[in-house]
Formats: sequence, C-alpha cells, structure tokens
Amino acid sequence: MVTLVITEIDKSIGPGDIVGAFINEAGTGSDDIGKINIDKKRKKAEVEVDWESAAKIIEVMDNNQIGGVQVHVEAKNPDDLIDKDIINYYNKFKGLVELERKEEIDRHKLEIKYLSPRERQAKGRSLLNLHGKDNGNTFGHRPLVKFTSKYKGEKLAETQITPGDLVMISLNKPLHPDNPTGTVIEKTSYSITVAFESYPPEFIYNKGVRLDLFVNDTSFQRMFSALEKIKHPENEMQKRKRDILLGRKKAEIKDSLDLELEYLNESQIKAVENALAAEDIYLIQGPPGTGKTVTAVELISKAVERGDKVLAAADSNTAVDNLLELLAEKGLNVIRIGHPIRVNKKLREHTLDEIVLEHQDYLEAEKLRDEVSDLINKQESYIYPGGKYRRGLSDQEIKNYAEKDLEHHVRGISPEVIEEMAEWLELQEKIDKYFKEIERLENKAVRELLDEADIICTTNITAGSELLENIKFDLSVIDEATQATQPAALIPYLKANKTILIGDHKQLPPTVVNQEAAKNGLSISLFEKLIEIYPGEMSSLLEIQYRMNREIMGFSSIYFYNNSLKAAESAAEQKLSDLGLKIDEEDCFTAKSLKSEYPLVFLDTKEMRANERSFEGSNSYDNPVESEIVLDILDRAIKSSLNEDDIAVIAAYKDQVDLINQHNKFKDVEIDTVDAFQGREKEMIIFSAVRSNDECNIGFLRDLRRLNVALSRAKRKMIFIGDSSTISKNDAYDKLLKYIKKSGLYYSL
Ligand SMILES: Nc1ncnc2c1ncn2[C@@H]1O[C@H](COP(=O)(O)OP(=O)(O)OP(=O)(O)O)[C@@H](O)[C@H]1O
Repeated sequence: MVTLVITEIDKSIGPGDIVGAFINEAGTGSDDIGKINIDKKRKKAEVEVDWESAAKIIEVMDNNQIGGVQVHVEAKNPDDLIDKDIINYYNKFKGLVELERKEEIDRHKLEIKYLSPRERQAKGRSLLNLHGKDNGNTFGHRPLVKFTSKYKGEKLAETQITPGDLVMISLNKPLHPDNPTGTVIEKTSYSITVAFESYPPEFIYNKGVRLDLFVNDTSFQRMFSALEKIKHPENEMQKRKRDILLGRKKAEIKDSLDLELEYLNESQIKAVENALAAEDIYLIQGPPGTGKTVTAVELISKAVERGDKVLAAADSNTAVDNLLELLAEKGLNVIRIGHPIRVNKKLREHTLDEIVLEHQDYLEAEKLRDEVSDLINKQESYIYPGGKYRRGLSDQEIKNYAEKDLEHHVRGISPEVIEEMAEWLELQEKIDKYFKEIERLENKAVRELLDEADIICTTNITAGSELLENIKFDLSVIDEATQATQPAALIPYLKANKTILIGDHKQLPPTVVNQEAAKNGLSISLFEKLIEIYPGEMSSLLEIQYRMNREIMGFSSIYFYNNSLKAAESAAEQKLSDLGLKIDEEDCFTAKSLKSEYPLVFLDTKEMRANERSFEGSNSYDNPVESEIVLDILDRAIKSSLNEDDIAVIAAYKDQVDLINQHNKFKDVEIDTVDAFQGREKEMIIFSAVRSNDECNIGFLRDLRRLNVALSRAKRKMIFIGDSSTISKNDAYDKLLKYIKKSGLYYSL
C-alpha cells in the first residue's frame, strides 16, 4: 500500500471530497480507492491506496498538485514507493509494445486476406485440413484442444508456429471476427495442442478446420513481463538496475584494472578493462568493423576467468551464433539456448537440446520412456473406463468391485468389463508415476547443465525463457544492443547484476514495424538511452576499424565519430587491384570508377535528368537512369574478373532494388536496401541514392544513420551514385560530396 499525503487542506473539504477529487482527476473509475484520515489540527490528511490506484493518480499529478491540492507520496515500505518516472516509463513502453503487437496481428490478417490458403500454408503460417479433439484442461482450467490432420496418421505440414504463439481457428471463413484464438502449448510432427481462454465453438471439432498464426506472442509477453519488473522489481538487483535505467542512481567504475589481452588493440583493451571494473553497467560503442564481437568475446572470457556466470545475448539469432562460435572456439564452457532449428547447423552441438541427450539422467529418462510406451500399449488392450462403460462408477468404486471378484453385474456392467476397467486404471496410475519420474529426471538434467555452464547464449527474447527463471547471472552482455528495442533488451538487462551493452547508436536503430510506435520512442534502444544519461565516463569507443580502406572510412569517421577512427594497417591501403582485377583503359565513366586508385567514387547524375519515379499508392521510389548506371558498372566489374559475391548493390528504396533486380543477370550479386546490409561487408559496394527531384526532398535518407551504414560496408571500393542537386541541400550530403571531391573521384555524368 502507498500513502498519499495532502498537506494543505482547504476548510471546505471533507474526507470524501478529497478522495473524490483524486478520482475525478485520475479517472480511476472507482469511488473506493482508500479511506482518508485527517489529523486533528487539519494540517495533514492521508489516504492509503493500493499500488494501481496510486499509479493512476500520480500519472495525472502536475507539479505535485492534483486539482489544486498539494500532494506527496509516501510508502511505509520504501519498495512500494513509486513515482511518475516509473509509471511513465512503464505506461509508455507497454503502450508502444501493444501497438507493435497489434500491427503484427493486422499484417497477418492482411496476408490471410490476400494469399490463398495453400500459399499461406507454404509460408508456414497456416495449417489446413485439421481435426480438433477435446484434450481436457490445463492446470489453470483452460480448455485444451488437440489438432491433427483430418487424414489419419498424416504428418502436419512444416510450420513456423511454435508453443507460445497465438493462433486463430476457422472453418471456411478465416477472417470472421468470431473465430476463436488460443495459445499453442505443445507441437509435435503430428499434432498441435491449443489452450483456449473459454470453451471454443463447436465447429472446431469438425474435420477440415484451419489454424493460422496470429501473432508470435511469446516475444511480446516476455517484453511485457520485463516491463512489469520495472514497476515491481523482484529483488534489490532489479531495483538498482531500474534506478540506473531511469538515471537516478549514478553508474560508477570502482576499481581500475590492468589486463593482459594479447589479441586486442588499445581501445579494445581499455573498453574491456573499464567494462569489467564498472559496477552496474558499461557501454562499448563500436563503429563499423571495429571488432565489437571480438571484444565482447574477450570480455566474456575474462569475466569467466574471475568466476562470473555470464548471459551472452543479442537481438538476432545470427548475432548470437557469431558470439557462440567465437566463445566455443576459445574452448569456453558455453551452452546455447533456443530452438535448434534457428541455430546455425554447425553450432547445434552447443545447444542445450543436443547436449542434454548425453546427460546420464536424460538417458535414464529415455529408458523409462521405452518402458512406459510398453505400458501404454498394454493399456490399449483393456477397456477404457469411459462414461458408456462405467455408468457413473467412480475410479475407486471400479477398483473396489474388481477386488471383490464379482459374480454378477453391477449397474448393468459385467464383472469382466469391471475387471478390465480396473486393470486400465491400475496401469494409468503406473503410467502417471513414470511420466512424473521422466519429467523429474529431464528437469534435473537440464538444471544441472545450466547450473554448470559458465556462459549461456540466447537471444534477448529467449533470455526470458522459463528455463532461466531461477538462474543468477553476475554479468549479462548484450551484443548488437543498438538494434534491440528497450523492452527486448530489458529482458537480459534485468537478469544480471551487471550489464555491458555493445553497439553503435550511429548506425541503424531497432526495426519497429508500427510507425506510431517508432515515432514515439520504440526505436530508441536501451544503449542510446543509457549513453544519453551517462555520456562519457561509462562508455568507450572502439577506434580501430579492420574493414575499410582509409578513404572509404574517412567521411564516416569525421562526420559520425569525431574524427577518431583509424584504419588498421591491414585495411588502410587495400584496393581492388589486390584481388587481381584487370580494368581496361577505356575512357568511359565505368572504367574510371572501377580504377583502383580511387577507393571512393561519386557519380553525379545532376545533368542527366535522372528523375525519380513513384508508383501510385507506393511510398517507395525508383530511378531508371541510376539503375542503368548500376548495371553498367556491374557488367564491367564482372568482366574485369571480380567475383559476383564480392559485390553488393545497395539502393535507398525497395522499388529501386526491385527494378535493378529485374534487369540484373548476375545472380550472386546481392541487391538490397541499406537496412538489410547492417553488420555486413563486401569488397565493393555500389550505392544508388535514388532521390532526384526539384523539391530536393531526400525522404528517409535524412536519417543519417542510414548514410553511415551505406558508406561503411565496402572494403576496397565504394561507388556512390546520386543527383547532387537534390541530395546536397542536406548538410551531411553536401559535406560528403565535398569530401569526395577532395579525397576521391568525383565524376559528373
Ligand atoms: N584487435 C584486432 N586485431 C586484428 N583483427 C581484429 C581485431 N579486432 C577485430 N579484428 C577483426 O576485424 C573484423 C571485424 O570484427 P567484428 O566482426 O568483431 O566487427 P564488428 O564491430 O562486430 O563489425 P560490424 O560493423 O559488422 O558490426 C574481424 O575480421 C576481426 O577478426
């Protein structure tokens, strides 16, 4: 309970009035939020309210006033003390995640509408021709229905639907608003079991029902549950981490360390030393190609050396696999949690699912499984005590009658049938015991493996899995932290005493599909939020990049990183000619732009009327002239014996990607948008800026993080194609063009 204290009491108001004022302002919708106590001298009044009501009241408080009454909040137990910051944070992100969840549902609805049932099944998001069967209730008394193929013994189609997902069941009308939805609780090759909140309509027991993925709900529920912990921390650690997040506890570095780290460069070593010495959090900013993952792995390895148990997380499975690969190479004791299907094949031997197969207790459980399957077979030879046979007899009565060796019928049931039903029941008791023991052994095996592991690798979302519920971590390391939304990153953040976030807020932010949610803050990562609260002292910048030629790197370094990036010796002078490229000496722009002496090239289409186009109803653009130029360069580069898979084309807009793809004949040349290339690299990149208009509108190219990513993918050659008259109205692009004029090849077409 929380106490609201009112210190200036107007004579005219009595107890009910004040509480009433709160209610009206806060819109709690209840008259009964608490009993007011006014002291004798009428100097102070107190209302005790529950947490939720207090939250609503505090939310509408303005300058500690509500309806003109001065109020402050106290709590007998300091842990109950909540304030506006916490409530605002919680409410804001809960609302944003809700928007994102709704957007996902809407997208599924749209797909259901436009794809044929078979097409959607082929995408793994529908299962057709099912047959539902009542399967009892869950412990929480939610009705369960098990769906199998309507054709007996047939396997279900391959699907991406997994336990935890919300699914919708339909018969003929997949978008009917009354179709029931439920949560998948089990999935095998032959069946999928769904729990419903209330009894589903009869039609789901028909043959030929369809099941559709409605939302990957596990992720959203785990984010909601992390946000709950911000409101109600479960322990001192979570409370401390919350206070750090809200900027009301100072993050500090206590000791200073001096580590021997052979492989790392100076800025990487400094980052590891500071990170390990920090008390609660530390941020490592790694510009493109500066060895973020390498640094993360060294850091984790040092933490393990000093006895820490580490949770190593990242937003995508690919990033988790990158960490896992390097950690396993170092011979560290690491386990990967997550569905093996989503883990890179060559790393599956490190997944919990594979490792557990060798555990003694698990092997024991397997033996019991064989034994219990014999019992189940045997049970099938006896009469199942269903209603038709038992005629109202309880289990105990059946067993009692069977023991009596009856010679006559009971309630019209023959002694033989009673005997058989009793056998069935006796076997069922044995089977139940077996399953309990199997579950105990399997849980024990899993528990032991997780307890013994020094490092557990998961995605941010899977860090919220029940498996890790009671495991205490000293350290969580979040790689790719600038690509995770706050509610997702909070999951590993709130699981460990200390958290190190690694990322680069000057590159692209988390992907958020709902535009309103993105605009209102869901695309601001935890890394970005924390680096704003704790600028400087709690973060390090990795300064040496191992990817780009010095000239390609130059502009990003100056514009985005305060000119502090340096190119490693191995990369600084690398050129296309090192790859044995033979460019002919023709005097044309394609031949010129491929010349090795110019790692950075700008091809200006200003004089070419290379106008952008946009199709009705689309907010994407293409640019046929730029597309022609791209294809021309590709042609010559391949003729000059550059490998197709060493080249990528990045276009600023999806329609341009499609247009280039339509005419491209080199199937191993990747063509995609900037967002798809974050974290990747190629020997040569051709970039098409697309926008060319009299209004000098550059659309989302205005987000300069996109420019930074586009410019930092190429190792040896970066060719930028654009209309200078459109893009240079933006200061950053103007500076870029000036930089290229000075340091690269600027060619007007
Ligand atoms: N200290 C070092 N000495 C030599 N090579 C290094 C060092 N640190 C990193 N590298 C190399 O630099 C390359 C990039 O490293 P890594 O993949 O960790 O970078 P990143 O910062 O994660 O890149 P991205 O921009 O893709 O996020 C790798 O090939 C790695 O081996």
